[in-house]
Amino acid sequence: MKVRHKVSRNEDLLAPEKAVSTAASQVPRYVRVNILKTCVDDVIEFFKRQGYAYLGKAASVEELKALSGKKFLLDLHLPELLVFPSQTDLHDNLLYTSGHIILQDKASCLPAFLLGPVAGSHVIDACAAPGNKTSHLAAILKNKGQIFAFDVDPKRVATMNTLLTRAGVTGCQLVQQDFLTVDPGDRKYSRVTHILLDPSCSGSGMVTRGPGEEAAPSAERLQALAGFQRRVLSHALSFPALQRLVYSTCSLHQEENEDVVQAVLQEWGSAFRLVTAFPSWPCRGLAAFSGAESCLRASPAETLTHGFFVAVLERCREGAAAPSSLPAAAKENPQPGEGTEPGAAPKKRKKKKQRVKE
Ligand SMILES: C[S@@+](CC[C@H](N)C(=O)[O-])C[C@H]1O[C@@H](n2cnc3c(N)ncnc32)[C@H](O)[C@@H]1O
Repeated sequence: MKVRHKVSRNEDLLAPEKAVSTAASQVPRYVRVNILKTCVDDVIEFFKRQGYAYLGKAASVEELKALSGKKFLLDLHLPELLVFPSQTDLHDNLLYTSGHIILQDKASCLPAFLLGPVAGSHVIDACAAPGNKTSHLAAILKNKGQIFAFDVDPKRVATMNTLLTRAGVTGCQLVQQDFLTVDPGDRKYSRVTHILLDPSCSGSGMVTRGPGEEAAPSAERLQALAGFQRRVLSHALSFPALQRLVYSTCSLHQEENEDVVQAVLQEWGSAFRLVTAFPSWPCRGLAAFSGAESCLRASPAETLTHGFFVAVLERCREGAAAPSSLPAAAKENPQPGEGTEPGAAPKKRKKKKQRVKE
């Protein structure tokens, strides 16, 4: 139950489930191809052999919305994401049970994609279980480098172990520990340049496919969550070699999102700054403070995903040029047909186009 509801404590289960809204029923089934085990082309061929019709790369969110029957598309924003109609159930599919594909909402794929560490990097996933984002990070790192993954909940850590093994993840040290007690001064973490922080939240952005009652979390609960989120974000920023951090929640509440980011940035003065996450993404942070539009939001109605929030922070360097919104991995390994930024229009090249193989 706790894994399904993304909470670590029994009392968090008291939060009511969300109702099935019209928008929710339109959220497609997203399938992330696990490039540690296979490649996009092979997965497409597999589904074609299973009787699905492949319609190519989507050009708009409208195309995703119009999907029906046994048809599927390549997502327009994320390179290794396939999109099936909402009702498609792939839990018994061989590719899923063997870890070749991961059933992961599109919005939930954004944090690792936007963190984008290059292969060989040392990365922390601070609140990691059940591990979908960790396995995505491992795929981006091509299993080269080191991931330190923490979660405080023993049962969720056990589930995560199974998931990571099934996904073929190596080079990941999974530790059951409160991240707030992890010592940033420990030499073990002296090369950690990237941190993914996806802490416990109200989960108010999650859309369920079953019936339920929609109700807002109480003001006290929101305050408690926001307090924890501020503490854990500030702790993450204290790792000495940190260059880039992605903070994400599946909450719709400003208190857990823009307000947390604003408070912690203020606390850290000029040491860190927000960079524009995925400039071509249509849905931006709420105008809670100047620059909040650098953050991104996702929602069933606007982006056909669960409700989500992502902020990308980078360490400021004196005299450095303006920060890049492009994750380092995407710079090194641009996807075929992609421009210089995720989701941006491809650049025109004078010379022969060079395809970069993943
Ligand atoms: C939103 S879930 C993470 C989902 C995960 N990133 C994924 O994509 O599969 C939040 C996680 O934070 C964990 N957590 C809560 N407090 C924590 C703490 N102080 N230290 C480490 N993990 C914590 C919870 O047990 C829960 O598994």
